Amino acid sequence: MKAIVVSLFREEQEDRESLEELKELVKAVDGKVLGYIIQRRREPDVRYYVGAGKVEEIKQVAQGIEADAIVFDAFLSPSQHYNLEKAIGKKVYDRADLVLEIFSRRVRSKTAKLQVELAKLTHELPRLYGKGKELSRLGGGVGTRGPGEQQAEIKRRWIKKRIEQIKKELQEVRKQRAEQRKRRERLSDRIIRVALVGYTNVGKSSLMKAMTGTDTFVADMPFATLDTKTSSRDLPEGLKILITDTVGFIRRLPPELVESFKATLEEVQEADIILHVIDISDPGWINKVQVVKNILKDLGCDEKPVIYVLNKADRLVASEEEAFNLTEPAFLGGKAVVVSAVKGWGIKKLLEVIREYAKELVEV
Ligand SMILES: Nc1nc2c(ncn2[C@@H]2O[C@H](COP(=O)(O)OP(=O)(O)OP(=O)(O)O)[C@@H](O)[C@H]2O)c(=O)[nH]1
Ligand SMILES: [Mg+2]
Repeated sequence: MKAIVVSLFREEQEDRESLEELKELVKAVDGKVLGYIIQRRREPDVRYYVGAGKVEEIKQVAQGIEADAIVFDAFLSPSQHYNLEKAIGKKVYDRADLVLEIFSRRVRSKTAKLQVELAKLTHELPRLYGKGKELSRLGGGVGTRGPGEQQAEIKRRWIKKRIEQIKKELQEVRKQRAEQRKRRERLSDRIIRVALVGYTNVGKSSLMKAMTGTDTFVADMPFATLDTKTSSRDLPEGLKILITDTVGFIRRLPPELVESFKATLEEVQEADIILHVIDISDPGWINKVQVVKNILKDLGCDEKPVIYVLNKADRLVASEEEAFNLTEPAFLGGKAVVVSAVKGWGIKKLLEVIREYAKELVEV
């Protein structure tokens, strides 16, 4: 994919970060970003997302530099997607397409595969409506349903059926997981469930490794982890914590993906304590914290005890002592611990804080 990236700028900083991130997403599907086009505009255009004049400019530039794809930093409505492809004459993708493509390339477990397939189909279905009509106009007569529409109808029916089938299978998985969790609960009430959540690439899996010694896949790219993984760690006084590593969050996450990842996110919903991992070496970390907080709220998890884990301190200071001297941002509204998952700094302190929380939970 040789892509031009297109973005609407409203709140400058946030949009700029989002655009940079989109470039990473293009790279993650082995694409190349040839350039980007920005339009400053308050409200997206209903038909084309950007203004009609901008569409013409995109078309010219795409032809000039021989791009074969246009990637929009947005969720396009099915009709916007359709109108843009027609007007520009090149493949058009939105943020959801990219995220879904990355997910479908990387997932391994059967459940995650089903979840991604579901998200993809849900995303594709409404786009088929516009396409069917267009194909019919080319082939069919007035007032009749043309061959294009019939074809699209067959495909739509197939997709709907498949969606139902996957939903049933996932329902089954959720039931099984719920039973597993109940069994664990019965084992002992001194087991505390901790979920690692945070923006993608902040170091959740690295932290899991540092805390439990489990070998997990760590990589400097978005969405390295796509399957949840749980490991345990014993704490003093017979306390045991179960730590679950989860899929990273991202701003403007496709809604159908949140929906289809419910089974993994249930691990977060079932957690006693949430470790919200933050990359403090990232200048844009505050916005990312807000994104994660919003998703947690959507999941109904905003009332749970949260420990903020300020990771990658080794990128800011040279030693563990200095790391502890970093002021913890009070506005986060919870306990914060500065760590470096790679250097092992602050891990003891973090476990100590978890133990304090856990003791309170067990005693109640
Ligand atoms: N310098 C430094 N790098 C770190 C630290 N923790 C993680 N990293 C690096 O950050 C990158 C992402 O780490 P992961 O542990 O895969 O992050 P993640 O949050 O699990 O990412 P996803 O699963 O993709 O959402 C890797 O290149 C890690 O080596 C840290 O404490 N210091
Ligand atoms: Mg990970």
